[in-house]
Amino acid sequence: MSPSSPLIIALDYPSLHAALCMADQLDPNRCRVKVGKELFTRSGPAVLEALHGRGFEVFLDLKFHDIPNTVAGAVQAAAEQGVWMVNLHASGGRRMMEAARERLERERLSTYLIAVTVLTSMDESELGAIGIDESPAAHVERLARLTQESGLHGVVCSAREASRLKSLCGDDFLKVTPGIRPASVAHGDQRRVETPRDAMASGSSYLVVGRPVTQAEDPMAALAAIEAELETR
Ligand SMILES: O=c1ccn([C@@H]2O[C@H](COP(=O)(O)O)[C@@H](O)[C@H]2O)c(=O)[nH]1
Repeated sequence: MSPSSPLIIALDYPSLHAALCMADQLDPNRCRVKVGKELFTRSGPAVLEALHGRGFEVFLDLKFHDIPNTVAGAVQAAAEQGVWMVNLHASGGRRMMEAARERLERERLSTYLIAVTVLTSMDESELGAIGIDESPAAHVERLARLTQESGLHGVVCSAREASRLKSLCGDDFLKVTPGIRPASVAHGDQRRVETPRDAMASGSSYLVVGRPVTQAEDPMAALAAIEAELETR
């Protein structure tokens, strides 16, 4: 059964062993997990098998960005391994997104396919430095529209943009939001952050939480505090 919780815990660990030690403390009925570039590059598909075997729904966060044919093949490979969600970069463009979506349809694969808009670690000045002369909010909006027109299920954005995207793209269009920081937790490299409560109030569909739990002195206590914050919404 799918968990009703919006929490997705980012298993950003340098080994399969470390990731599974964390996963073994989590309850697959109470959260989903995310496998990113570091863990997948080290452990490969074995980590997906191990997490699926433990009953978790897995978001494979590899943020594909390549020519349409290559991305379509990568998305198919991910979906055939049974992941719940997979993503690519919206900046790869409409043809790339459509090719990936069409491949999943052709193969009758029901994995959620979403697109990263503007990384939550980026602010306006960093966008400007790569030649994008609009605010993160405006650029997220532009890429979310393109993603929706390409037929994907939703986007990765910051919770700061979720409310606007909710009115622009509707409730069913997924807003998956990393950059979640409880009030007392360091922001680190993240720039566009929100607290768990504010992120949900803004219309996020799912909250991606990594270091506030995984790097906490007591990860299970940190997770319980986030769950409690969400319950008192
Ligand atoms: O825009 C994005 C896209 C993906 N991420 C990923 O989410 C987690 C966040 O981890 P924290 O430790 O809670 O900062 C991490 O795996 C990123 O690769 C993101 O942060 N922003």
